[in-house]
Amino acid sequence: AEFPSNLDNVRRYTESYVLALWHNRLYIYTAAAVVVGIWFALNLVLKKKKVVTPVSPWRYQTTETEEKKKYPVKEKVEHVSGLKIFYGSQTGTAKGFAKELAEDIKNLGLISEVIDLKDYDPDDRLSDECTSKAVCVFLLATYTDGKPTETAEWFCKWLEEASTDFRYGKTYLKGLRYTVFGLGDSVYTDHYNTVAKCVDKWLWMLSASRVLTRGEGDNNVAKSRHGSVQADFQAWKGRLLTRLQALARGEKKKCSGQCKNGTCKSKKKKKQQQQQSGAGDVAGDAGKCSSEQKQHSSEEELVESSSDAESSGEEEPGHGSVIDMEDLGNVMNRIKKVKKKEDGEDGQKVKLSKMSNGKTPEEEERREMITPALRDALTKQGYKLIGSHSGVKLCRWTKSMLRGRGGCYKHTFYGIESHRCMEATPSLACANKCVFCWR
Ligand SMILES: Cc1cc2nc3c(=O)[nH]c(=O)nc-3n(C[C@H](O)[C@H](O)[C@H](O)COP(=O)(O)O)c2cc1C
Repeated sequence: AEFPSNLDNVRRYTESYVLALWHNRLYIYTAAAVVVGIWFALNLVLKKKKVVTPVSPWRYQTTETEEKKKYPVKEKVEHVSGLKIFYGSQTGTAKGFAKELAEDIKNLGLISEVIDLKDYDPDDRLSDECTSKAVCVFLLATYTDGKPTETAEWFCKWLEEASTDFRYGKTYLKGLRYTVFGLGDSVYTDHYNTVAKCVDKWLWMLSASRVLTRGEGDNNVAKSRHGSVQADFQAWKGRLLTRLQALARGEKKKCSGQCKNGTCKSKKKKKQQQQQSGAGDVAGDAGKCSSEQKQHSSEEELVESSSDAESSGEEEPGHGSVIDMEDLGNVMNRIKKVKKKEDGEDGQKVKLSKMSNGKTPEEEERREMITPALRDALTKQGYKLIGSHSGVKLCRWTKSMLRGRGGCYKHTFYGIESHRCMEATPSLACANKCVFCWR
């Protein structure tokens, strides 16, 4: 008999092993199912107990976010990051106040920046303050004839222009939070603290939000509310610091509910604010800034809130004597229709005078395109009126370029030089109300 070879032995063992596995397959399946079941069960238990098992980076992250969802931790929202203290000073008082305020702000744990207005270009930077969490404080002295200090001259000029220039829009500074303190002397009765009042007004006109009513320091010891300009500043500063702390906590001013859009105008509040500001007759003086400001009532002046409600409102149609240029066509069509109708009915030409305050048709033909109100508004904005149909004005970019402050995008992108571009109202009847006129 032949002995089985080694190879046969191996084959035989393997076959019996596989056969054994096959016969016991049921047990193997059951064991596998039990292992998987235990693994799932363990996983479930661990999840329930919120045990974070960093099996993989992904798994770890998921568990963490789930935790956050279940137990939300309030994220700290920053309401006020600090203060930007702008000053316009000649003999140093406002500058001293600015430094003092910065020191107090530091003690509150907030940061501050003291900025001399001569080093600040509002054209480039002021709109950035709308999105920053900083509150802007303006400490401004008034000088002869209600003029600003030399250092604040450009800032004031720019702000005044911007507040009346339609190209900036009424909401140009929406989001900017500010307050103003004026340094003046009530001996100068006609121009007492004019600069502070004007800056306050111009900022307000551009939709910036007052966080605190304007303070006014009076060098006239006999009349000063607190005895001196320093004491006036101290009192106002105290209110500012309290207000800032409230703002930093995210507190908003309570609304009496007697207003639209949360802009309180209740008489009681107004009185309170008037006392707070120590401003005296603020509204009356504000009229000295520009003629347009005379249109604003004292109510607006004293409101310690955003001017959104007032500024966002479009002028009501039919308000005053101004006809919107876009509607001019409709008006003419209506006149023509009436004319036709009356011609047909009576068989004779009916004078248009019925519709045009007793003017003859010839006079009506020559009717001026610019109403007196529009003429006033355009002149105030610096337009030179040509005849009764057009207005021209030197572009502010041209001025900016001459001052070496950079030119406009038409030059940058298209190479159009300022002398070739006359931003104008070629025809005041133009129906296209482009912000930038290309014609
Ligand atoms: C020549 C001169 C003219 C002034 N004219 C006015 C004025 O028209 N209206 C006003 O309210 N204060 C006027 N003042 C007062 C200053 O505004 C006040 O002294 C202020 O505190 C100066 O601030 P400053 O030291 O930061 O420059 C005038 C002061 C001087 C010296």
